[in-house]
Amino acid sequence: MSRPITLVTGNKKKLEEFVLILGKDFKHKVVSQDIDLPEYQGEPEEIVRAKCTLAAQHIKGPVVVEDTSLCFNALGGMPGPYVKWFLSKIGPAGLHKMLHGFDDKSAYALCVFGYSSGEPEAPVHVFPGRCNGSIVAPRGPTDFGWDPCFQPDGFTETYAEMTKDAKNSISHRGKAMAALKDFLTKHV
Ligand SMILES: O=c1nc[nH]c2c1ncn2[C@H]1C[C@H](O)[C@@H](COP(=O)(O)OP(=O)(O)OP(=O)(O)O)O1
Ligand SMILES: [Mg+2]
Repeated sequence: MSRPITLVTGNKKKLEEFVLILGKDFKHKVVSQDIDLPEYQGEPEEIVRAKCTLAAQHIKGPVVVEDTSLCFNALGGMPGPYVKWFLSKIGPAGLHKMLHGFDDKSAYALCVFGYSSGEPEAPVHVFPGRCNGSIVAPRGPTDFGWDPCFQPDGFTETYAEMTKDAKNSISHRGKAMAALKDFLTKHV
C-alpha cells in the first residue's frame, strides 16, 4: 500500500495506547489526525460504521476509527457508547455511584475499530474487543477516563492502577486491535 493508514481520533490517550499496541515494525505506516467526528447514537457497531464512513470522506484514503463503550449489566448495557457524557458530568466516582442501588456491579468495556480503504463505496470492516470486569470505587491515576473505576475480571487492580503494558495485554482495546492488526496484515 502506498498511502499510510490514518487513525482518526480526538483522544490523545487512545492514540497513545494505539501506538503502543501497534508496535514499531507494523507492516503499514500509520499516521493520526484529529477530526472532530460527531458522537453518533445507536449500537456500537453502527456508530463505528458511521464514524468510519465520515472519516473516509474526509481523508479520501485508508482510515481507522474506534469507539469505546462502558456497559453496566445491571443497567441493560447503559451507559454504553454514551459513557463520554456521563464521565464529563459525574466522573468515575459518579459512574460507581450509579450502581449503588444494585447488587450486580459487573460491567464490560467494549472497543470497536472500523477500517475502510477510503475507496468510493468501500465497505467498513469492524473489529470488536471486550473486557469483562466490575465497577468499583475509583482507585489509581485519573489521566484516562473511567480507568479508575473499572476492575477487569481476574485482577485486583483497576485499569488505572495497571501498567500500560498490563492493561494493553488484556484490555478491550488490546483485543480489538489484535483483530484489526491481523486483518491489515493479511488483507491490506
Ligand atoms: O480505555 C479507556 N479507559 C478509560 N476511558 C476510556 C477508554 N477508552 C475511551 N475512554 C473514554 C473516552 C470517552 O470519554 C469515552 C469513549 O467515547 P469515544 O467517543 O469512544 O472517545 P472520544 O470521543 O474521546 O474519542 P474519539 O475522537 O476517538 O471518538 O470513554
Ligand atoms: Mg468520540
